[in-house]
Amino acid sequence: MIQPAFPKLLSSQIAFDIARTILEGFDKHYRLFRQASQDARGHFERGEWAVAQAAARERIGFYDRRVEECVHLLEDDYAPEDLTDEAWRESKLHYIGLLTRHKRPELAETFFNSVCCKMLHRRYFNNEFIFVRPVVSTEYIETDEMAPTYRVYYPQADGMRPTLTRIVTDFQFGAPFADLARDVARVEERLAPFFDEMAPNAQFQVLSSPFFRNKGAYIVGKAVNGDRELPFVVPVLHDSPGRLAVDAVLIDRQQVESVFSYTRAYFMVDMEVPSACVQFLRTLLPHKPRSEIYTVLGLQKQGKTAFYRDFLQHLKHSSDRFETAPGIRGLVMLVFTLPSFPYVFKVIKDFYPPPKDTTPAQVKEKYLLVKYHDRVGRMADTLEYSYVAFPRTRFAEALVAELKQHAPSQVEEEGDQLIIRHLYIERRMTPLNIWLSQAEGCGNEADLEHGIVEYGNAIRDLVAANIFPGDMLYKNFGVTRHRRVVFYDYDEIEYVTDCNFRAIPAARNEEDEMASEPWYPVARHDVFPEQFGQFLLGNPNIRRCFLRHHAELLTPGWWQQRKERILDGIVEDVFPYPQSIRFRHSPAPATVPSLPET
Ligand SMILES: Nc1ncnc2c1ncn2[C@@H]1O[C@H](COP(=O)(O)OP(=O)(O)OP(=O)(O)O)[C@@H](O)[C@H]1O
Repeated sequence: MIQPAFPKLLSSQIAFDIARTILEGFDKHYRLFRQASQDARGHFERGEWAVAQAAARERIGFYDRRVEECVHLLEDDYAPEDLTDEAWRESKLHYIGLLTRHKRPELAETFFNSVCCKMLHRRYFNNEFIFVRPVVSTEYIETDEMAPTYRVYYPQADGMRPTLTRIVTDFQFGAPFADLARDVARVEERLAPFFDEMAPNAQFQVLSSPFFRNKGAYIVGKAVNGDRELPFVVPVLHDSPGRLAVDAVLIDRQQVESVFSYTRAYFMVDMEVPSACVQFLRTLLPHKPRSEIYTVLGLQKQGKTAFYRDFLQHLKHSSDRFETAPGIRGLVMLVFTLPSFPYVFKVIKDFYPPPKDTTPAQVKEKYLLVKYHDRVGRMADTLEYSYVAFPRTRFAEALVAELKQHAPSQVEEEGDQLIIRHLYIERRMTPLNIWLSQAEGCGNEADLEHGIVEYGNAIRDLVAANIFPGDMLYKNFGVTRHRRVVFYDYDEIEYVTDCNFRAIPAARNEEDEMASEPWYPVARHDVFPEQFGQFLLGNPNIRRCFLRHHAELLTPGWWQQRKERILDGIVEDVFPYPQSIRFRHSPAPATVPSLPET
């Protein structure tokens, strides 16, 4: 059925020009985005870690800047009366026409939405103007360039070792391997059991671009043998300055998934056809929503769009109600969840009781800091939304009352909708305080110890990334489904390099010793690690565990030393996989016949 508003004739030159301007804006965006992703190769090859970090951070801001630019262009070129509903409707149809042979139509549609929503007040824009659902298909889009999205290799025809060697050498890294023959033999040893009997279709499928992040380049692909598939990730690192080495082979499903986690920085990947890359990755990560795959590739706006579409569909196909998230209520954030959906929704409250000394603008700044920072597997990524309309009937009354009491400026009711002006969405985890008390309640010492070991490791990783969590109470950390401990309360974080880690001065007399408040002056960024135990180690079981694994975190010397390393420009290693699987921790295979020069 043709909708009444559907224009029968496309007659407006303005509509066509708007569509073309928006598409040019998007194409410019993707050109710059891709250039930044391509530059990551050189940073990796030359070991320019600080430059690589800065470039990854800068790329995150590209999208918003291009949208702003495009909006200004349109506002400069057209009077508001030119931009009629009819013009927007026609623009969308012209845009669809312009996208028919485009390599990245889904991203371009999202860009159109961003520009359109920025130009029209939310009360006036209409779902007919934007791409509520994807319109142009991303199925079977092929690359035009030399490199296909993924390459295929046949070990049966070419031999296992030459095939594995070629997989690595095809990446043409501009730095030599310290000992490629040794590395290939190690990879072969890990993958050989999968090919115990080779089926006629035995093959490797490997994405053509390496995935760059921090100090690593990751080779991503899968082995296929008969009807079995084995996803793998092969990290390549600098073994010694200027020399590369394969560091491990990840084939365990959980380990592979963890590399693509929402708690890590986005990858830099050179993609001509991102949807083809996403499609491929989905076969490796069947439990990961498409939205998270787009996001981890640095296409976070597409991730946000895909997430919102999934969310709306989930709402349609569920009937449970939003309720306050389990755990200790936050002083700054009001957190709610939908039990059937694995995310939490966080709204900044309007007022905070002491000792909180912050403002909504400062809280937003801290969340933004985390978005742009390397999250090193220890901070959850958040999606930020404005004006989200929820069906009012799906809210528990107690939650509506709580929202109105603590965040009245954020809530609007419009007909049967409850609109929240600003919120963050992030993955739901089990708050660590709940995890620890459950473990203790059932006498599960292994879980208790796991929680505490992971907690200390999370703090160590955050500190290595120059993040001081501020409030280190267990309630501010969550346990993921892979049992990793992750930090999620950002309103008090500071850079480690801004903090002053101090020892508690010796008391001058008895009165000092008895004083309930510190008798010595404390400046804003002073931190006293010796005091952490008072807040964290009241429980004797936890105390025992903590002291066994992480006692040094209670000493100012440890913190000062970490801070000095950062100030010296040392970029610490971040491994998104266990140390135990690194090749350097396992002996080289017994015999390593030398390989022909490649
Ligand atoms: N990602 C999450 N998964 C599960 N529960 C969460 C998540 N984020 C927050 N919560 C729950 O909401 C509570 C408050 O969240 P959060 O710590 O972010 O708020 P806050 O106001 O910043 O806290 P504080 O008062 O410590 O500053 C947490 O203690 C936890 O119970």
